[in-house]
Amino acid sequence: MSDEDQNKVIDGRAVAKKVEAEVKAGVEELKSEKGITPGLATILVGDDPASKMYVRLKHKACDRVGIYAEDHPLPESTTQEELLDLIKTLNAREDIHGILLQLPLPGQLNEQEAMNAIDPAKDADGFHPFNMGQLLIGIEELVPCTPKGVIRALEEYNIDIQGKHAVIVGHSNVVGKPMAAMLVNRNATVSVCHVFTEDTSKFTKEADILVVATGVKHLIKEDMVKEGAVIFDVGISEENGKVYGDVDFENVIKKAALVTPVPGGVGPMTISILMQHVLMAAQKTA
Ligand SMILES: Nc1nc(=O)c2c([nH]1)NC[C@@H]1CN(c3ccc(C(=O)N[C@@H](CCC(=O)O)C(=O)O)cc3)C=[N+]21
Repeated sequence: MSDEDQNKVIDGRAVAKKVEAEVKAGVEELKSEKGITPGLATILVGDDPASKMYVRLKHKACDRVGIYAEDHPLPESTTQEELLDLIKTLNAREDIHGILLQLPLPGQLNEQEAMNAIDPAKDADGFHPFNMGQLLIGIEELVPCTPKGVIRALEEYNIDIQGKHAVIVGHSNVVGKPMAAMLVNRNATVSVCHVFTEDTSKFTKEADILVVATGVKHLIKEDMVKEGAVIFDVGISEENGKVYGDVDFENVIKKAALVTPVPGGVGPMTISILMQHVLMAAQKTA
């Protein structure tokens, strides 16, 4: 990569570091002034290696910022009732302010029903329908962490959102839809593309801000982006032990103003926002 292109890399680890420093200060203040240590409980059902790694990354982040963390590993064969029982127990715990149910869940379990059972005030992921509804009407408290991290990065890099054409590729509940809501809340003109979009490149070529979350390796090529676009690559796919994003980074960066790498982009930002949410949830109980 040329030196000039190097300056276009959005440093997700640096953004995360800044967020974590703020959280750490907030945690210390809450401890000293109210005697409250924020606590996160993670639930991991089964032993998918990727999920295990993500949960481990979250626990490490808790350690860095001074949040108490405990993991609740459940066997692959867990029933819905057992999962709901654990969630109820954690909802009632005063020392647990955030609950994270690692997704995806094994097939026999109902994800939506499980997420609905989490106390919305402890919903560190922001996936509960109450929090999703709040987001849609412009009240952003506990909101999905990945899109919130994208918003934070736009702020850190002083990128205006209002009036810009933001294009999102992918319409998932965890990224695409909440990302659209956050950008609309900030007065962007938003297009959401997905597998049924007839000509996705027609939209991506017009994007001032492009967020891609499909899990399709190198879906976005240089000829699909606008000169000077700001691009967030939310995709992760693995091939022969190497991780790839949804953006053909090496080539796309030549045209972009800014682009996130994979790894070192959106992933660390997501985790830092999760830390922020656990702190926020704990502060609300004070
Ligand atoms: N309830 C729930 N909440 C989640 O937030 C959630 C989830 N389920 N299921 C899976 C996805 C995935 N996810 C990642 C977070 C951080 C990195 C991350 O930090 N990755 C490093 C790379 C780590 C490595 O590969 O060594 C990076 O991009 O630099 C990646 C992926 C959270 N997720």
